[in-house]
Amino acid sequence: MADRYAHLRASLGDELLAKVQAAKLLVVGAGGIGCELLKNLVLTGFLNIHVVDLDIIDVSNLNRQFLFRQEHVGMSKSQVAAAAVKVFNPDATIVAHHGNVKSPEFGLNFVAQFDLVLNALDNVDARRHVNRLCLAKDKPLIESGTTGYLGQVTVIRKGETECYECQPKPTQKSYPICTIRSTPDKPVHCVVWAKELFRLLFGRAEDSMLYEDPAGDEPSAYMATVTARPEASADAITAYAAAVLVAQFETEVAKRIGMDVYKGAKRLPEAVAGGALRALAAEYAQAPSRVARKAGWDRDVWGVEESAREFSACLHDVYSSAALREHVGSMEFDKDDKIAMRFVTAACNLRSVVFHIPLQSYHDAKGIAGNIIAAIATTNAIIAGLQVLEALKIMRAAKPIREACNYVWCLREGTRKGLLLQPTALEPPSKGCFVCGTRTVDVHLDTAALTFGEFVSRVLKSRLGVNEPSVSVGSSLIYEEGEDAAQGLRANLPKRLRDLPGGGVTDGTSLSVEDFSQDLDVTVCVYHRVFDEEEVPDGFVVGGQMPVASAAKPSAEPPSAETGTNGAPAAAAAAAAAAVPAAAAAAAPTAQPAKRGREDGGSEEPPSKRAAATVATAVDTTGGDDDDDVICVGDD
Ligand SMILES: Nc1ncnc2c1ncn2[C@@H]1O[C@H](COP(=O)(O)OP(=O)(O)OP(=O)(O)O)[C@@H](O)[C@H]1O
Ligand SMILES: [Zn+2]
Repeated sequence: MADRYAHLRASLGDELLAKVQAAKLLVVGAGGIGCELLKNLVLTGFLNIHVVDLDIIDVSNLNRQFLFRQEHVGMSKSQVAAAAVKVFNPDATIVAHHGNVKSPEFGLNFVAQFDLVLNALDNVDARRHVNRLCLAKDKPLIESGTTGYLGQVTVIRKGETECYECQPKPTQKSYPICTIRSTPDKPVHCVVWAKELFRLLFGRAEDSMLYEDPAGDEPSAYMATVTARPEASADAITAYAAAVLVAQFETEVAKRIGMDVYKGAKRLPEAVAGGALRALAAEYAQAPSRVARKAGWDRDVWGVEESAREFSACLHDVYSSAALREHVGSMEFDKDDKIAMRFVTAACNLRSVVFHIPLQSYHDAKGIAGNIIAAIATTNAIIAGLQVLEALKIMRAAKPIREACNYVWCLREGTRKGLLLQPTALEPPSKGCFVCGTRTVDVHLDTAALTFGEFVSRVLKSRLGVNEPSVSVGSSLIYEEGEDAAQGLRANLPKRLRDLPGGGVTDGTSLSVEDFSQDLDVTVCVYHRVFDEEEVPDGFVVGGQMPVASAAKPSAEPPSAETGTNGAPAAAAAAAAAAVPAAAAAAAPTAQPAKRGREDGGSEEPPSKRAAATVATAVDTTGGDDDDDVICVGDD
């Protein structure tokens, strides 16, 4: 029988081929890059591969995720991809896992069995998590990403190279809450608002920026209406849809006009008449809705009438389906979920009508909501190819990884020398990195305003990427998540930071944050600061990312004597604030060449390592448009 591996033996040599065939690999993500990568790995002789992906195949994936066909729509990506590449080499064992790589079954013990991990992901959150797993288990990680024509591949190894988090990621563009809630003037503000309304109605309502404490000082005009869950009957759902529409687009608007919120505005918002909304709510048509019945429907722009009908139709779709109903209260917005996106388009356009802002088609609203830059199949293919080249260098193991491997850029139009691929040396770990270095991070925030729940979800989870935090102050455990977690500690979540047990978290308090699922152990030093909402819409600043000094108002609060301080906190915070302009100046030049590189397609010299780092961190297969990022406060 002919040697199936003759060509590989000829190109790799016996020794390397044997290592390749013996290696056990984990691929995370079976999307645009992942499909290319799995095909490349199998054709390069790798025989033992596990692949994890949480998603099912959507029709929109078919143009570039070439392992998938029309008949696979709705099926698990990892399972279909595994079966498809197995055909390329029947000797290969490809194990598919349909699930979120952040779930406990893919934790430290799972990762420990592999020789090498390759990421083919599309979001920072999952990348950070895999980075931490690989650091904890000392596994080499080949990280990748593309945005349109740009892409990069890098190799991460504990103690040898920078980890994924050594360079701070640029924070996504934020909008002040007051702009979103009261004074929108751009379509993006209305899309963000509509996503928050989606969260209020279908997700964790308390996490929505439209959530108003029902027990608060000012009784909310809409909370009781929107959080009432209708019965499954069509009439009950229509009545609910009508009530929500009227509450949001008539009553609430009129209330704010009455409160003089728009004094001085060039043009007052105009409430939509409640009678019309009620009538339109009854004219809904369930899925496939009337708008989705004709070709090109997603490019149509729905006015008030179509939007109100669609709004009602989405509520009917959710509440009349037993399967969807049970997820109300925990749904997450997903731009690829048609009901979610129809709802957001409809709500965005009704909001836009109220504020005289141009309306959006479903297609355009989806572009804004998902920060979409069209994925380019060729870039994915190039990047997946580069990942395999780095994998071979690691397999060869002739040199330490930092010397053997590269950080490789795929540029749009090449450098002055005409290079489209630009390798640069891997950097050593950053000493200041809170994940692989100091394990300490400073957070500046208003301890009197922020609740502990907001701190856990927005600071620890969203910003610092902690998966299952356990939080202690001094020797007292104040919160934990995960298996066997003490549920009683959840009572601390609604409390303001400074009202927490043990003297509260005040200026200079050190919190010990552990995450067993990531083997992470970090000291979070909290400094009390009151920020101007316009300048720091998130309401908090992490580490060296302090904004210009003017944003930080000196603390009115003395360091707490009761809670553990980590030495002269007020002085330290003042020093941090004073150091800000230098930090900001240092950061700025790195952003500029990177942006030019993206727009002008490499009319610059190849990016310097630091400039390049800025591109890298922004790169994401569903990455954001520089000028139109829509992520706002509290958005994941
Ligand atoms: N936490 C995660 N666990 C497992 N798989 C993940 C996780 N996060 C993202 N993925 C997968 O990573 C892949 C990334 O591929 P890609 O960027 O091509 O995404 P996509 O969703 O297929 O495309 P698009 O977003 O452009 O529609 C997706 O298949 C996605 O399901
Ligand atoms: Zn690091």
